[in-house]
Amino acid sequence: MTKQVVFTDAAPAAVGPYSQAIIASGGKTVFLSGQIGLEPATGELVSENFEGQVRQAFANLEAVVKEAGASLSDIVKLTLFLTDLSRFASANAIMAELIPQPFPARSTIGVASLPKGAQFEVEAILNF
Ligand SMILES: CC(=[NH2+])C(=O)[O-]
Repeated sequence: MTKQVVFTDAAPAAVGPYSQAIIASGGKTVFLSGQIGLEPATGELVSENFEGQVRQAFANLEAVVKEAGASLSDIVKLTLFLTDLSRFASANAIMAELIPQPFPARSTIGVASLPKGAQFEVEAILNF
């Protein structure tokens, strides 16, 4: 599949590690459910700590991505859900560390609450 970054000065530059748009063509498209920071072995949140939950949620996402036969570089769209948008910079830093460039398209949404009392959820669309 091909993954082409779309960028225009006529729209705002990204305020985090994402692209304005990605053109994905060919191959398979996979829609992943949201992941929160649950430990697979216990089904409980890994930590009360925001950063710990973000890292576990991305680890869970990567496990499903790999099971689908893909890699994190095949993500074309991410959606982040945060119960506290004051943690936006922290989520950006962890995502920039974990997700390879070119960054996928992304939306980030502040929400009142998430399942299991989680502080962070991430969902993805793959094309590979
Ligand atoms: C602004 C936006 N699209 C994001 O994900 O941070």
